[in-house]
Amino acid sequence: MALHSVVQAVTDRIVKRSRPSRGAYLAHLDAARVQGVQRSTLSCTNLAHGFAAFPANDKLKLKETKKPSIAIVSSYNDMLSAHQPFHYFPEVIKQAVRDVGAVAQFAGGTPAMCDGVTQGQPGMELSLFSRDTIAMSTAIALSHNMFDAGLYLGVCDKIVPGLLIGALHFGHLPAIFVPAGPMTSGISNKEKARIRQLYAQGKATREELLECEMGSYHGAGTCTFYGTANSNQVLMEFMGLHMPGAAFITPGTPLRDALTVAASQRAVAITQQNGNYIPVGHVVDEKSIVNAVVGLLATGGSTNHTLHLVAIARAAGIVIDWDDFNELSAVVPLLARIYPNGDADVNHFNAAGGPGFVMRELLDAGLLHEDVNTILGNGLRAHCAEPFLDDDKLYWKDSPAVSGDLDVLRPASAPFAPDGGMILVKGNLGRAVMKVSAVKEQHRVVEAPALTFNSQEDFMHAYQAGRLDRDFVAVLRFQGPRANGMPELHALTPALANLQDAGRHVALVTDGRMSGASGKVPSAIHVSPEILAGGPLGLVRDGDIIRLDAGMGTLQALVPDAVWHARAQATADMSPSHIGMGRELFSMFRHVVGPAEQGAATFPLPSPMSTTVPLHEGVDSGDIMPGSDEDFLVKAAP
Ligand SMILES: O=C(O)[C@H](O)[C@@H](O)[C@H](O)[C@H](O)COP(=O)(O)O
Ligand code: SF4
Repeated sequence: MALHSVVQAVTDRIVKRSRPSRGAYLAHLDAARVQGVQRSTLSCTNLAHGFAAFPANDKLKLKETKKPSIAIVSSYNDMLSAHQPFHYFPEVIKQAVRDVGAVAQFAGGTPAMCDGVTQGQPGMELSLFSRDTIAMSTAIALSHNMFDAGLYLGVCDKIVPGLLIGALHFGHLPAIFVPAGPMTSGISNKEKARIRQLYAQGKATREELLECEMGSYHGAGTCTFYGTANSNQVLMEFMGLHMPGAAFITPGTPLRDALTVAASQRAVAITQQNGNYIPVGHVVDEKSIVNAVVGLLATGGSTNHTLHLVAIARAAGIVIDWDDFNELSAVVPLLARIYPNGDADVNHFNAAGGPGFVMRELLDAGLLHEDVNTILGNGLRAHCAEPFLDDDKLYWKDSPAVSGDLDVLRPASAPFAPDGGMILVKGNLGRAVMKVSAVKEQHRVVEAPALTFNSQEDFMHAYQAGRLDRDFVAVLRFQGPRANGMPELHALTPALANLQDAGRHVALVTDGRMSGASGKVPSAIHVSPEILAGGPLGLVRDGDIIRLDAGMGTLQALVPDAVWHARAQATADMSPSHIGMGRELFSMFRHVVGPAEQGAATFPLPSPMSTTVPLHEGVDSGDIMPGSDEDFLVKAAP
């Protein structure tokens, strides 16, 4: 099937828009490459330090500067159930790499934040910035320049994006992502949400709630809803950065370990020393980024990727924006219903056919680029496969021809919906993202009076005081990256869902974020420009009529222009969000962070050494900080 014209047109537009920065990126990539092993550029002293503590046989290989050295960058900790299994992976990897004549070195660890532990807590105001902190930690690990490829151990929300942003700044090195897999299914996500809503209504005790939560989050592995972590896994499959079908294999199983061994030995095989050199900077290109967006849309993935995918693309010199997502969403069908877009979890999704099934359906429908570089070579179709273990022999079979459960996974010929359900909404309040795949049809247009809040605590106090039993649009502002680190506001979901279930017409409009696990309440999020960048959310007053219309793609305050433009910006004291829980340490992030639509990135687009590069066509970057709102406002003007 020929490539869909919209997929082609969006790709062409991205290639054109990215040409200067992508050209600069590839030039930097080539400049970083050396003939032979990277460590050959180090002095004897550097080298001796680099393998002083290694066992003799490894040390000998490293001293000879012939065999490749593979970096292990791991985000292991005990706080994330999804990352806890990584504790034993480095030893498995080192032995697997030794078995094929090379050496693996634990190059460095990165932080990893669990958004479930910090949801609704002050720590959540560090979460988004932890992504670029992870990228910086990855760079610190790789900056030893001892390595010829990298294995990246991570799963969750900010961690895979951070690892990939870091890896792309060493784009001359091949990269393979090594997941740990989902926990086995416990109490369903739907039942968990029901008990939470009862608790919010005072109809369930704290003990009952805790028992339910522990029944849902009960063991090692990734939480089983389709949030940002599991969206990351699908994107790694669609970008060809996983061994095929590695995403959703249960931790601690023989098949899991076999896939880790296979990834480790594949990393050795694709180093330039072994003649099949596949640097990650050539795997992540405009086509693979478009494929990732298509995979996200077709599976109803997390809205957080309208930030993280933009930042990942930026790291590779590729500029994408929410118009790209919006236009692709209009033609990409929804093929999976995984909570919060349905009742199933990722284990059920994988059993029904998983990412490989979706990928094959979309390729056959002409909605994905087949001709892309992946860790297996060239061509995405090789990743439409599922792994199996026969005794200790790992092999792959093509993904199933038909879905194992049509309530969870559909063919492109009979989708759940003709579009991917993540849209751009815009108007006199700015540009925002809205995920509609989890919002019922009757809730996709809300027109109601605004109620403004400057914190999620203010909102919850109003809810608990019974002041919200009415139709309203909650305008929750001062939640942008410059304000307080753009926290997820997912903790408001039970209250908003209760009001919606009680028949109230409610919606949320915010310059903050929601969780990938958020869903049923219509929300226009990531509103850009944020209020602290002069965004129009600051002009909203209680009682203004706000209309959020998913069908028309509009987000509008129905206020006469003369009144609207005569208003002063609202102000708020942000200092409580800048003190405590380590937030003081992230002051520099709040000052340099770019706008949401440019990925809320704290790093510049690649640019040629000598000149600055327009961040958007027709906008002279001049002395503007990369990603600053001034240039963005030119883009955002309705
Ligand atoms: O973007 C995401 O997917 C969320 O950040 C997710 O990682 C987070 O853990 C949620 O808070 C989980 O949902 P609950 O908070 O409902 O358990
Ligand atoms: S999915 Fe979210 S809650 Fe679960 S381990 Fe990852 S970050 Fe924590």
